[in-house]
Amino acid sequence: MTAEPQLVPHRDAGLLARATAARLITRLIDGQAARGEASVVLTGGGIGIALLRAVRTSPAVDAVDWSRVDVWWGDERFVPADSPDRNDRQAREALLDHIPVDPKRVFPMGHRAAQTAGGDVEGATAASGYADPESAAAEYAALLAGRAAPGAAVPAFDVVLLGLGPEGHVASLFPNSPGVVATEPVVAVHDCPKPPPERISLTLPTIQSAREVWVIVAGEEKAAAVAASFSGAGPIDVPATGAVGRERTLWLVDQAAASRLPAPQR
Ligand SMILES: O=C(O)[C@H](O)[C@@H](O)[C@H](O)[C@H](O)COP(=O)(O)O
Repeated sequence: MTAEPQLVPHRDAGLLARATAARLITRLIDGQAARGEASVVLTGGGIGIALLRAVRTSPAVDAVDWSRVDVWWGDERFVPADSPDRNDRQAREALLDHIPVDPKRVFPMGHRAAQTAGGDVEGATAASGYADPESAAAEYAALLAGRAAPGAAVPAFDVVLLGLGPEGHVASLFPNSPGVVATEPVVAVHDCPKPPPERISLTLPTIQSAREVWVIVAGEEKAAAVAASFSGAGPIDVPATGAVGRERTLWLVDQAAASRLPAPQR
């Protein structure tokens, strides 16, 4: 069972970030009340990082027991561990360095040094700890399996957060690329049209194992991709259409991003 995407418009990007921060805090509190712990998959990108900053400054930030939250990433750029381009580094600066998360429950992608200090790998890309994106993807799949329920390949995340590319990509799953049809839990991405060319990404089946998926979109430059996503396109052409949760799928958008939808939809 998957949930039909539901559009939730917001006046502007600032309000979208603040309202989504409030929603995320509530979601994590509810997950902890129901199951004793919660899990979230983070995204990079402009609005994804603005959302994390808004969580940090929210008056309700301390209502979450951050030591009982598993933190994952939807995708990562295969760049050195200290690169400012890494999604996990941006997320740490925006939020994770400022809240009492348990480092053992924070799972950066493609950054072995962050999991186990030291341990040089022969031929590894400078300081990432991995020889290639394939080995990073395989190790992330093993991490996910280790936190999954018996018999499942990946955890049932409380919420997967995703940004949207102007051509409809989510995580690092790009239109008409091998990653978008991959069935393993995590893929290595090569020749990515958005730099850098090498990345690691959760696949659509992994995203679809989440209880809730939230696609968060701000800006006029995303309006065509939002409209395409609600026009009956499929995931090969518009990967975002494959990003659906088991219980709920929300498209949290600002007015500019919704501007090319037919009037009744926005
Ligand atoms: O590594 C990345 O590039 C991101 O994970 C990517 O999937 C991003 O979320 C979208 O491209 C939206 O990014 P912007 O909000 O910056 O346009």
